[in-house]
Amino acid sequence: MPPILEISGASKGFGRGHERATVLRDLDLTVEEGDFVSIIGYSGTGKSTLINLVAGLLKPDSGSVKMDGADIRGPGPERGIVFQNYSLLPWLTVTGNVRLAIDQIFPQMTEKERAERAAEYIDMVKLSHAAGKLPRELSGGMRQRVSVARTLAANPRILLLDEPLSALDALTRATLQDEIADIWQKNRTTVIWITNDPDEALLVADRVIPLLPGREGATLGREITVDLARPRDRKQLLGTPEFKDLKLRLVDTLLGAKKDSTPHVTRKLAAPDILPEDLGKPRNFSFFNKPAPRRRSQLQREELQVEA
Ligand SMILES: Nc1ncnc2c1ncn2[C@@H]1O[C@H](COP(=O)(O)OP(=O)(O)OP(=O)(O)O)[C@@H](O)[C@H]1O
Repeated sequence: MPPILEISGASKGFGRGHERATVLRDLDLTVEEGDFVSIIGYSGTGKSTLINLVAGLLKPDSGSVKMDGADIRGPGPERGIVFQNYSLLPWLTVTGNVRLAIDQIFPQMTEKERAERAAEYIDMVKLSHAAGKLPRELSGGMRQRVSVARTLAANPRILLLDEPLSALDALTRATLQDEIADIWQKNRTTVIWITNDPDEALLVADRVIPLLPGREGATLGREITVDLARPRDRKQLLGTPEFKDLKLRLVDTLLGAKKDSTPHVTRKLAAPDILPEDLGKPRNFSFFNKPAPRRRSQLQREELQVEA
């Protein structure tokens, strides 16, 4: 049986003509059904571009992105995305937002079944007490819970999380990381979680794959297997040698790639060969008495090293 997701030699760039820049280069990734994968990278390396390729919102320039062995040709309900910015409809309540997805995906269900399904997923993200509230009445963490409930209620086979918690404060983020990991443990939907936070990646996922910047586009680096028992207790785990070792490996890989990708240009700057006028001194306005400009080369030589 083919893997649920297979990316082979995929590259993607943007722009036209000589302004075209490759953002992602030669990506290879295999995800099996039920995997919990986290992809971690610096801001701007192309993480959202990668998610958009899997979501079917973009097509690769070369290589392939396949689900169940067939090319992904566009968006589909079997791939649900949770974005960073909640993307809820502001005029609908929590139930209304979740129902919208259920009504679209399950038109054959009875009204009662749809209501029950909405209630079940709202309960899963611990929002039953706020089911009748509008998005503007919710905190950021609660809004993101609604997004997760709405996406899961549509029964996707792959859940794509594009930096879902990065707009939230650290404590809310930690709570939601644990909650989403718990939900995954119960329903085992395949998850691809994009993040730029090493702790987050290592606490939630079983496979952490760095997206490494490079001069000719970012590419996926060597995977780190996170063999830590679940449910994971962050308070207990963060101080353990196993966790520290995993984090060191991950951070080392990311920092190493950043250093390698930074173009290091050393060039000599030719400063104008005339010293600027000293504006602190009184000026001599007589044209004939005006001293010849002093030349920098008569006084000193200097070289500037510039890193760009
Ligand atoms: N549709 C587009 N047209 C042109 N350039 C784009 C497009 N989408 C992304 N890019 C460029 O591709 C690069 C990667 O963008 P992308 O949003 O994928 O990065 P990211 O890792 O998700 O960043 P962040 O973590 O800041 O969200 C950026 O330089 C961005 O400007």
